[in-house]
Parts: sequence; structure tokens; C-alpha cells
Amino acid sequence: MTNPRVKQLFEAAPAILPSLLQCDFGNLEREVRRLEDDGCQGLHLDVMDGVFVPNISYGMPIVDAIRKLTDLPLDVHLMIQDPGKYAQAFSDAGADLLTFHVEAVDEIAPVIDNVRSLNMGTGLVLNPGTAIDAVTPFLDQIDVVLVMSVDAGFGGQAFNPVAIDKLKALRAIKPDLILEIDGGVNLETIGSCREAGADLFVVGSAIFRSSDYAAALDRLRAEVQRHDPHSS
Ligand SMILES: O=C(CO)[C@@H](O)[C@H](O)COP(=O)(O)O
Ligand SMILES: [Co+2]
Repeated sequence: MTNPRVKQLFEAAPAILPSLLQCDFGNLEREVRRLEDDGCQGLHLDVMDGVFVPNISYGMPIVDAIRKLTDLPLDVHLMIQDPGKYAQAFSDAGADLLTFHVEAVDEIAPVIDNVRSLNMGTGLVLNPGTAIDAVTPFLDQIDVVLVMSVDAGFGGQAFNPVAIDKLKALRAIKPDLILEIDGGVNLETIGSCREAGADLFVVGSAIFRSSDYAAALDRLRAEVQRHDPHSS
């Protein structure tokens, strides 16, 4: 991995990545500063097109605005049809790690090649109903598998435990693969994700519905630490 911010993010793992979907967009700079001050090691940006998922969030201009506000690694989760068509634009906007859904493309390999050629970290995303066989042929070409524990499209949904078995299976197949989990990750669910092998934890509601982000992040980090499979 040559992208220095992605390298930095992976070295920080296990790490919590706040999903900005539910942040206060009217005060974006204040939100980003708060998360930086609270010791976050990266930000998760959810891009939704109203076609691949039944919701619309934001696109390149917001990624670009956040890039100008921070040097933190930007993990851009594309929930869009035909993601390869927009890889260059998200690279230009400042994405460091670009993940796209296997369900959104007919041919996965050319999109991986496209993202890699732009020097971004590359990740494949699986919705809860998609088996890991959809990503296993590509594990040597990518940097991350993002396992969804909700159907992509909305924050605030309940965690689907099918994700736990997928994390365990992927960890068993490739011990050094970076595994990311997204959807319904909170104080009750984050420990089992860590035990199952997750390295990066995307958290939306459990941070942004709290009045004290720092305290919420500290509690989540303590839970990750408590469930670390490597500590005795
Ligand atoms: O990609 C998505 C939803 O599609 C996520 O990144 C959510 O935004 C996470 O929010 P919570 O489930 O933690 O509320
Ligand atoms: Co996401």
C-alpha cells in the first residue's frame, strides 16, 4: 500500500471511523475539529446515489470540502451504481480509501484496477445478503473488505449478526487482510466485531446521537480493547 494516509490508517488499527452521515452539516468544520480533537484516526464518508440504495446523501463536493478541512485519512464508502465511472472524480476530491459494493458492478476486476491505478486504497463491500464468495477471488488485489452489518442506505439500523460469521470466515482465509465493519456498531455490538477479527469500526449513531462525542468514543475504544483477540 503506497497511499501514505491509508498506510497511516491501517497502522492505527484497531480504529473507530466516525460515519459523518448523521453529523451537523451546517457546522461541518466544527464537527471535523471535534473528531480530530477526540483522537479519531480517520473519517468514513457515505456516498449514496438514490439508485443503488433508496437514499441520497452527498457526493464529490462534500468529500472535497472535508479534504480541505483535515489531513485525516478519508474512507469513502460508495453506495452507487457504476462506481468505476466516478473513481477519478473521488480521487480528485481527496478520497484515500475507496470502497465499492460488489452488488453494484457487473465486472469487479476492472474497477479494482481502476481504483488501484489512482493510488487509492481499494475495498470491496458486501451487503448482509451477499456471500463472501463474491470477494474471495479478489483478496490479493484489494486492501480492505468492508462487511455491512445493515443493508446499505441508512444510518441508525439494527446490527445484523450475519456479519460476525463473515468476519470470522474472511479472517480465517486471510489473516493479514484489513476487515472493516459498518452498520449498527455500538457499545453492545462492537466487542463481538473485534473478537470476530474486525480492524476498522464504522460508527454513526452511537457517536452522533451522543452529546459528548469524546466520551462515546472512549467507551467504544475501551470495549474494543476489552475484546481484543490478541490480548490475554
Ligand atoms: O454505510 C452506512 C449506511 O449505509 C453507514 O456508514 C452508516 O452511516 C453507519 O451508521 P450507524 O449504523 O452506525 O448509525
Ligand atoms: Co458506510
